[in-house]
Parts: sequence; structure tokens; C-alpha cells
Amino acid sequence: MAPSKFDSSASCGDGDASISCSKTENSVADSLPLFHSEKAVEELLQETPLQGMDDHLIEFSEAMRTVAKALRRAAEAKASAQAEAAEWKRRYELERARNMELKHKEQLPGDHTGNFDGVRAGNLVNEQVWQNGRNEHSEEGCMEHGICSHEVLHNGESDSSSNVANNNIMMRKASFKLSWRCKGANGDQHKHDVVSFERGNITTAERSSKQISLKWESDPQTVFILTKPNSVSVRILCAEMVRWLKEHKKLNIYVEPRVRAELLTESSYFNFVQTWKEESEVMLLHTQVDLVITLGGDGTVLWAASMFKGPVPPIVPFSLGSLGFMTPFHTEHYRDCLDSILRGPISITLRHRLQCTVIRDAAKNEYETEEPILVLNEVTIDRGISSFLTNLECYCDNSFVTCVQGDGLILSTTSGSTAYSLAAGGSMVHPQVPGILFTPICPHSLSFRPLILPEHVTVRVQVPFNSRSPAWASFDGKDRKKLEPGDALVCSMAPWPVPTACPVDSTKDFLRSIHDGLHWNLRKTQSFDGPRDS
Ligand SMILES: NC(=O)c1ccc[n+]([C@@H]2O[C@H](COP(=O)([O-])OP(=O)(O)OC[C@H]3O[C@@H](n4cnc5c(N)ncnc54)[C@H](O)[C@@H]3O)[C@@H](O)[C@H]2O)c1
Ligand SMILES: Nc1ncnc2c1ncn2[C@@H]1O[C@H](COP(=O)(O)OP(=O)(O)OP(=O)(O)O)[C@@H](O)[C@H]1O
Repeated sequence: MAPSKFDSSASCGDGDASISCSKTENSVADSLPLFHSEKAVEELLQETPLQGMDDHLIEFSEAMRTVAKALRRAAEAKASAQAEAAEWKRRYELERARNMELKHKEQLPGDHTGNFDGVRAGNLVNEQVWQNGRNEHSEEGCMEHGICSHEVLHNGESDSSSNVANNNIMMRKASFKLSWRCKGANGDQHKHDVVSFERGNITTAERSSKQISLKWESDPQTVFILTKPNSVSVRILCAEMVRWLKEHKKLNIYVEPRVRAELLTESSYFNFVQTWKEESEVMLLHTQVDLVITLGGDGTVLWAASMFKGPVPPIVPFSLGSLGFMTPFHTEHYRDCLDSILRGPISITLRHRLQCTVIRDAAKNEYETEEPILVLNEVTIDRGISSFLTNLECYCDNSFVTCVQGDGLILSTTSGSTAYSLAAGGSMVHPQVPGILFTPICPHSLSFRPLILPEHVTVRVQVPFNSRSPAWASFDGKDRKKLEPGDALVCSMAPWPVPTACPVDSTKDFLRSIHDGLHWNLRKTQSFDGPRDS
């Protein structure tokens, strides 16, 4: 009786496996191990004596033997093809490595991609020559502008500092290049000093925010004194300081028009004091002034910074306020202090500023002001007098961040981290840390924690068209601007920081300000007198 279909299970001898001839050709080939040898077929046939079989069955048995042989040959051919492909692949990799090495040596300008699309496997060089002749790490191949590294490890040699196995295959550590992604054509050249790149290991050997020291190359000639208004003690000190700087230091003195008028009411002696007539002259102050002295509190430092829309001369802030986070110099010793500052060198805290631009009806993308508004502390977008929650859509480099529903949002510098942002639950951050604090004000959501974003981002805060009320932006607590639905405020790090002088260094200054100003973590020390671990 001839079977209509071969569809049975059988032991293959080398273990239990099922053979299903109803499989497609590919799937049979895939299960070649099941046909490990023709033995399986023989065993199967032996179990069925040929005598008594009809011709069809005998014929079928023979066909099965033939199929088994064909499958074995196919398996051998496949294994051989795989081995050959592996060999070609290995050769290709060798050639690729060699070409890469040569290409790096040639230092082709503008091509640091490490791409070798044109390399063909057929264009191979003698592998042995390559292995014998080259045995080097190719640091010298690293280019001027990018940061790259790759190394080749050879037969019998392994990098003692790594765990690379010592086998007979030439191994190539992945080659790579780092570059800083930023706007502008010269982006690649940014901050290479921060990252060192030895043999493929990335280390940040150098720090970006070192203590900055200012050394005068020529003597300062002109000092601009800024004072807090309506303060008798400030007025008295200002007159005394102007006199001393003129008589003992032979300096030119600039003051605000209001201050000059005050000095002149005191005495005509102060006629030499300079000021400006037109507001437009303020724009040029930075070209005439060597040093700015502030007499007041933090608000006077903010005021001074706001007068410079571009570069800011070094500021020496004297403390005549209540808190004095940014005013480390004491007025009692002002002569010694100024004496040392005029001689230099001066330790400087470079305080980053934010530049903010209001865009009216963001859909039109029209900037309201030509010049961005610069802030030293923060820009605040809040609900103003409205009793509704703010509804502020926030984007960071065009990626949606979140929607602020609450009283508002503070975008703060690290200098401003100890001001309004701190009161709203933001972290205190050392002023030399470059970053933008993203601090919600009374958010109506328990999970809305403050963020600190990197310095290079652009933050966009938009009042959506479906907002129930407008929002209000204020800049270092001043100049409130209404943001109607559809308006946006764009904020990024400004290129002109505010250099403020420190008595010792910026870290001591920062710690002093949080200890003295805020009494940070002030607590009576627990006494020794009591239970303790034995
Ligand atoms: N709830 C709050 O804490 C709150 C509310 C509104 C404004 N402010 C802050 O006031 C600043 C404006 O200051 P002002 O002197 O013109 O107004 P102000 O005279 O009302 O003084 C506000 C207080 O903030 C302090 N301050 C300012 N800058 C600081 C800083 N960088 N670190 C620590 N404290 C700082 C000042 O010493 C002052 O005591 C704003 O930029 C804002 O940060 C804070
Ligand atoms: N030269 C100036 N012209 C106009 N306004 C100024 C000037 N200097 C300071 N102000 C403003 O006066 C206010 C108070 O100044 P400041 O913060 O220096 O004094 P304070 O409030 O007594 O000190 P503190 O901030 O330490 O409590 C601030 O709002 C500031 O913007």
C-alpha cells in the first residue's frame, strides 16, 4: 500500500528529533542538524523490512536515501560558505583598518568622518604584511578639530591596561570622534580642553569653571560709582569715596546724573565728577569705565548690571543693604579694599546672565524688542493680578517640556538661585555653574519639581491661545510686561556675564553668603554629653 504522504516521526539515532517532510525546502534546510547524517534515514528504513513491500514503497525508500544525501551535501556547502564569508569579512576589516590608518596619516582637511565606503573586499593587501608591518595605536591620526581615538590590538599583544583577550584574531577597538554640538560653523572647536581623550578613554581632566583672576595690564583710570537712592549713609559714603579716589588715586569719576546733583548740593568741589546728559550715552559707558563700584544691596548690583546691555566692566560691590548675597565688600575697610583692587590681581566671579526676548503673537514670529532684556537674577512669568491659574507652555530647544499651571514660572541664573527661585523651592547653585534654573511658582501639581537645564539651551514660554488670562513677565523684579495669549518669551544664556570681584574666591564668597545671609543649616551642635555608640 503506497502511503499518500510521508508524514511521520522517527528517532534520528543521535537523539530524539522529529522529521517532518511537510516542511518547505528552506525550513528543512534550516533544520539540517536533524538530518545529521543519512544514518537517521537508514535506521528508519531498517525498521521496515523491504520484503513484502510493494514497488512503490521500495521506490520511495530509495528516494528518501537520495534526499538525505542531498541534504547532507547542502549542509556541508552551507557550512563551507559561512566559513568563506567569515574569512572575507575578516580580510575586509583588515583592509578597512589599514585604509583608515593611511587616511588619518594623510590628514585630509575637512574629512574626519572615518567613512570608507569605497573600500572593496577585492582590493586587499597581503594580510601578513599588514600584520607584521603595523603594530601601533593611531593617536597621531586624531585630527586637530575633532576628538577621535582608535587603537589596534594585534596577535599576541593585548593592552595591559585593558581586559582584551589575547587571541589569534587581530582586534580593533571601535574608533570614534567627539565634537561639541553647537550653533555656528566653528562649533567643533568648543571646549576641547574639558575632555581629554587618551586611547579611547574619555576623561574630564580640565574643569571649565576655574577661579578667574583679573590682572591689570595698565592702570585703571576711570571709576563709575553707582549708589542706592534715598539712603543717607550711602550718600555720605559716596562723597567720601569720591574725594579719596580723586585725591589719592587720581582717578576720573563717573556717577549717575542724580548722584552728581546730590554731590553738588553738598559742595561745588565735586564739579570734576562726570555724568551723562543723554540716555544714549549710557550705551557707551563700558568703553570709558574701568571699574564699577556699587554702594547698596543686591538690588544695586542688579541695577548696575542692567545698565550694561553688552560687555560689563568688573564690579566691586560694597554692602549697604540687608542681605548682601552679591555684596561681599565691607565699607569700613573701603580704602584698603580699593587699594588692593586697583593694584590687582582680583578674584572674579563670572555671573552668567540670561537674555530674554518677547515675541508678540508667536504665530507671526515678530520680536517686540530689537535688543533682548538681560537679567542677572531671573525672568519671572506669573499670573499678575489675575486670579486664574497660569497656563504656560514651555519648550526647551523646541522640545515640549511641560505646561505650567500654577502661579507662574521662574527662569533663573545660578546667581539668582538664592533669590526668588530659592523662595519658590529651587536649589541653591554656585554662581560659576553654568545653567538655567526652571522653577515653578506654586504649581498646582504635586509632582512638579524644579529643573536645572544646561547653559546652551533656549527656553520658550508661550501663553496658549486658549489661556483664560494673560501672563506677566518681569525682569530681575522690574519692567513688567504683559503677555497676551499667543505671545511668547524666549530666553537663553547671554554672551555677556557680569564679573564681580570677590575678597578671596568665588566659592568662599558663595558659602559666606548662604551662611551669613540665610543662616543656612544653622543648628546648635548636639553635645557629647549623652548616649552614644559603644
Ligand atoms: N519671594 C521672593 O523671595 C521674591 C519675590 C520677588 C522678588 N524677589 C527677588 O528680588 C529681586 C530683586 O531684588 P531687589 O533688591 O531689586 O528688590 P527688593 O529690594 O525687593 O529686594 C528683594 C530681596 O532679594 C534679595 N536678593 C536680590 N538678589 C539676590 C540674590 N541674587 N541672591 C539672594 N538674594 C537676593 C535682596 O537682597 C533683597 O533682600 C528679584 O530679582 C527677585 O529675585 C524675591
Ligand atoms: N542706582 C539706582 N537707581 C535706581 N534704583 C536703584 C539703584 N540702585 C538700587 N536701586 C533699587 O533700589 C532698590 C533697593 O536697592 P538695594 O537692594 O540695593 O537695597 P536694599 O533693599 O536696602 O538692600 P537688600 O537688597 O540687601 O535688602 C532695588 O529695587 C534696586 O533696584
